[in-house]
Amino acid sequence: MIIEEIRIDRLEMPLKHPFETSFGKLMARDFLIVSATSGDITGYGESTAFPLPFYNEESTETVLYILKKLIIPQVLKMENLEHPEDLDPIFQSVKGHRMAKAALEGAVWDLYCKKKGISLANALGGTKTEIDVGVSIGIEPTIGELLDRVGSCIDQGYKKIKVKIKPGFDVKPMQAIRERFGMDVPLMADANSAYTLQDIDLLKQLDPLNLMMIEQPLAYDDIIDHATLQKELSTPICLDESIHSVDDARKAVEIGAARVINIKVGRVGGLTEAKKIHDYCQAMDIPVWCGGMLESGIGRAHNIAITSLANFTIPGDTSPSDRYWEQDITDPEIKFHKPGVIKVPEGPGIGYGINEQAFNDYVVGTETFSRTKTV
Ligand SMILES: O=C(O)CCC(=O)C1=CC=C[C@@H](O)[C@@H]1C(=O)O
Ligand SMILES: [Mg+2]
Repeated sequence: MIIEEIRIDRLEMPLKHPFETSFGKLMARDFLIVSATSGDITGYGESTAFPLPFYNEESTETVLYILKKLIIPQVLKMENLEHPEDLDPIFQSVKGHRMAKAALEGAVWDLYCKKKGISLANALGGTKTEIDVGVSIGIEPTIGELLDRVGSCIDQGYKKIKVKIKPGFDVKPMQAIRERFGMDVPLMADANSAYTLQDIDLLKQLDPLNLMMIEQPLAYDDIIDHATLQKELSTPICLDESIHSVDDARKAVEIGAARVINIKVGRVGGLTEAKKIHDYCQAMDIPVWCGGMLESGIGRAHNIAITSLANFTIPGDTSPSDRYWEQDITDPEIKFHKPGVIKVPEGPGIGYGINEQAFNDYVVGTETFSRTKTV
């Protein structure tokens, strides 16, 4: 196929409930949707970068820059694109900037699948027809408010409860959840890199709480210290920020830095690399799950598709639309089909249409690039 046009829309979607992590508080999502058109078919991808580089090095502006200056001009020169993997030489020509690559790659995967009339889940080798869903709860102002949210999420049927922690809001809130809801609730903590090896004694206090895992306790770019920490903890360590590729996953597993891996499609540069990490972990008996970046329905649909692969055995942060938005941009919105479970769509591509009206309401800027001209 030949891609004739690529469009970047910048959207601002207010979150229903502010989301606080150890690196800051988000009131709205400011992000990019990339669409790629060939003939009368359009595929959609989403950039998961945040407006500022607080989670990783990328930001909405760096994604825009890399797409506009380096990636889109090369893609629009391609004579033929048989498969999304054909983008690899272009991606190899740019170091890093994985969220930029993933946004474009996601649009091309969707377009490719729609042209073939197959679902994205199928194209990736997914075998599940439905996926179990977890929830990620931000840092709440008080332990009481946190307990209320955890209770409501348990009532809604979420299959995993993830709670953000930071220094000063860690052992006590996690203990309080166990005291209120018991030891059997599938519970984990995510630290978003807020600790160092100086905190080993504090982190050890989480061990008696029977957590499924602790996610990214140490630096966003570290693997080595996590291996040191894992030797001291009985709670499994899950890596998020530190894993950018299948090679990173291999190194982390080889040195014992992670017993679980959170795969985020954007962070690892797209669905192709996400699948490689899944396949490697499956061979090594390391369970994986799909992380979220507060995506709109479009990014969420990509996450659902990759989660249909067999080794995504732990529920992901793939909550339905109404957890985040008054109105999502997909039609239909993403919903539970029974509590804590989302059906993997069978329609072509991502399997969700676009709610044009909602989409346009959130758009704050659009740029279009075509093979012959740049508008
Ligand atoms: O519901 C979701 O999309 C998951 C939200 C979530 O946990 C995260 C979103 C964005 C950045 C991080 O704080 C984070 C994570 O680290 O997993
Ligand atoms: Mg995380």
